Amino acid sequence: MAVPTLLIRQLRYQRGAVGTEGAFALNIEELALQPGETVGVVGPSGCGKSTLIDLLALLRRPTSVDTFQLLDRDVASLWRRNATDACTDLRARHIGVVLQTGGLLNSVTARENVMLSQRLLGRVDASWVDTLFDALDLAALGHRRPAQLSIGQRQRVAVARALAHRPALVLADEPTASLGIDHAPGALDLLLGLASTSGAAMVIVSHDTELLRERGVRLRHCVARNGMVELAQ
Ligand SMILES: Nc1ncnc2c1ncn2[C@@H]1O[C@H](COP(=O)(O)OP(=O)(O)OP(=O)(O)O)[C@@H](O)[C@H]1O
Repeated sequence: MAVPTLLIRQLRYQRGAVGTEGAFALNIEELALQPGETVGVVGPSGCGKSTLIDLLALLRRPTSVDTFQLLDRDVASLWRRNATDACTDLRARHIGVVLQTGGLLNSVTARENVMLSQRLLGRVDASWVDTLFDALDLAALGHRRPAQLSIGQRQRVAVARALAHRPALVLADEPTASLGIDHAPGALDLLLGLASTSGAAMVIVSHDTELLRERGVRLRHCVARNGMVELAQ
């Protein structure tokens, strides 16, 4: 069987002691993603969805974890050895993140924002950027800076940027939250289509269960249980 893009077993993340003010604990028994597969993570505000994205992006270290495999790399052992540089390198090569706020640099053009991750890896591929810009209806806007774009256009640039270095794993944190009900479905369809075209596995965090369900996305629910949050089926 093919190597999964992501395989996590028995992950626990804890902030503060359970039962005390401000404490938070997240438990993942298992999360597995094959290439090209998308999972939606849904749940109420504060349940830990952004924390989960940070854990998957290797930005946050689990408190404990049995298995954390990204492609053929043993991330659990990297964390155990405190190998944060290796985690940063894995993130740059194999992970693309679409942030709720876009997170674009305003000092450079939209196209430069998108090409940045390719340049950092020495993997410039202008024709893939053209493909992304065409698909996202951005072809005429590449020379503009983010501040000269609408919120929806900025969000589409953020999608292009996340996919520019052909990551194996795409993480999208409320990618349509700033778009409103008229534009959110179209933007989500573009993201799903592009991730599937490029063969990336994807985790989409959203509070909009229906939007994901209507598109046949497999859902995992953040559920509060015994003072902690479980990533249930
Ligand atoms: N830096 C922090 N320090 C302490 N607690 C935090 C911090 N960031 C988040 N939290 C708490 O951790 C829990 C999980 O937060 P998180 O942002 O992951 O939830 P979320 O599901 O993404 O919420 P939302 O849907 O509102 O964005 C919440 O109880 C939140 O109050």
